[in-house]
Amino acid sequence: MTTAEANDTIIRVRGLRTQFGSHVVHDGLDLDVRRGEILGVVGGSGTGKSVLLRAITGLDRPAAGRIEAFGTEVLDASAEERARLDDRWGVMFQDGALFSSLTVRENVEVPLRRIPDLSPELRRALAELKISLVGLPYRAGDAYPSELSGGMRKRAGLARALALDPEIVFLDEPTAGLDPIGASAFDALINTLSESLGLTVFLVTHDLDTLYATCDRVAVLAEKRVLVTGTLADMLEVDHPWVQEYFTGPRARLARAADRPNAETEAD
Ligand SMILES: Nc1ncnc2c1ncn2[C@@H]1O[C@H](COP(=O)(O)OP(=O)(O)OP(=O)(O)O)[C@@H](O)[C@H]1O
Repeated sequence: MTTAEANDTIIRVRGLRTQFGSHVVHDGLDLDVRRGEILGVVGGSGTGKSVLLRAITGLDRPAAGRIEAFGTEVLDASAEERARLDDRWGVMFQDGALFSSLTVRENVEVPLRRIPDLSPELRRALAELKISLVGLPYRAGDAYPSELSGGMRKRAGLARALALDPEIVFLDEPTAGLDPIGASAFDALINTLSESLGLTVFLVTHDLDTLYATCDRVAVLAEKRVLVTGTLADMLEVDHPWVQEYFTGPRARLARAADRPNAETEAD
């Protein structure tokens, strides 16, 4: 990534406040997402990672703050601007959030229906292309979500998120519930899509292996805001109890060693 690209902020969140009744989840939260990066969003349970994803994509309305995406103020966007934004991002929820009464191909066709004058044949062909892009077998298009494994459902959710060739995808816990082999295959898929399509990825995860395998930067949510952003190496220097425990604990050491097999011996 060149410096110019690295500075190309496509999403800018400032002073975000979200709350449910008297429960304040975010207060004064700032975050930048840069074009082409894979940004890992981490934080303890309940720190508001999913709520942040939903606020940025306009699914939840925050109490205060500004969210700018591709130069558009998300919170003030007209219906037309919102529709244009929806074409530029895709969202994959934890369980894939597929329509259970539709086949995988029909699920992927749902966002494609927004394209005017697209013939049913072309819509079907485009959906099949996305299904193969995420590494699902051709026949998976005819299957209903309940007939698929958890990993396949996640891939189907990703295919639907990619239907309109978005510039950014928001992934909520994409490897949660997958076995280690399925999870690392999903990590590889994220990397491939990022490299081959230049896709920006906003990745909510608890999975340290995924962070080390995929992320350019991480943003840590704590104390109702983004406490710190930086590379994984930067996180080792952060003097905060949760960050220290998370990034230097035994699981993090294993994930780091798996990502750079010689790192532990180099350090010795
Ligand atoms: N619709 C809602 N109504 C009321 N409270 C909510 C709602 N959605 C989220 N919350 C609360 O907001 C807080 C943040 O939730 P969120 O799901 O974003 O956390 P998270 O960081 O993604 O957690 P986890 O890592 O466990 O998935 C939690 O305390 C949750 O109970």
